[in-house]
Amino acid sequence: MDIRAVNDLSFEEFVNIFGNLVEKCPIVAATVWSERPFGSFTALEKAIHDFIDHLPQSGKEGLLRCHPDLAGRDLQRGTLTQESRVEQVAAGLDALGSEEASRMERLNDEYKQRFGFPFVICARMNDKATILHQMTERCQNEPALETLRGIEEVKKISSLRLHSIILVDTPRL
Ligand SMILES: NC(=O)N[C@H]1NC(=O)NC1=O
Repeated sequence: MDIRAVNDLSFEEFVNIFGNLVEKCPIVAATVWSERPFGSFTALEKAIHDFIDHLPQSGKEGLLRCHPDLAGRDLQRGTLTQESRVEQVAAGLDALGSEEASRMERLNDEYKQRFGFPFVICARMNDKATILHQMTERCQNEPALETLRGIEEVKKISSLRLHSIILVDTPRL
């Protein structure tokens, strides 16, 4: 797929293809579509990041709350989105030992209790050891800083998802 093909997409097609760049937040793609034509994929990526950065605090927290727990119930029940499942499996979160699993569950709960939104990290840029380490460290942060940390991770996740879509020769186009 090239950027010209992207610029030719209807609203429905665009949201269909890019609607989960930010987990369960198709509003991001729905908003960014209006900014066509994009000069490059970098410009599309920037439009997505700018939309996220300009959200008010409540919107940033809302985005974070749309993310599933890492190694949580959705992974166990098979109810993750396809994107999230691939990312969590890539980080080895489907193969935790029982001690690791209970540690992650405890840290997920502790984090949510402290900040009011789930711990978010770009799983494809980490593995289970670095995720557990980051969870422990970031639990110590101030809430305002932690919203920003989480949002930086959301942007990394969206960029990797965008690059995966670009690399795949989408048969719909
Ligand atoms: N909670 C959380 O970080 N979730 C995610 N991270 C990631 O890379 N994919 C996700 O669904």
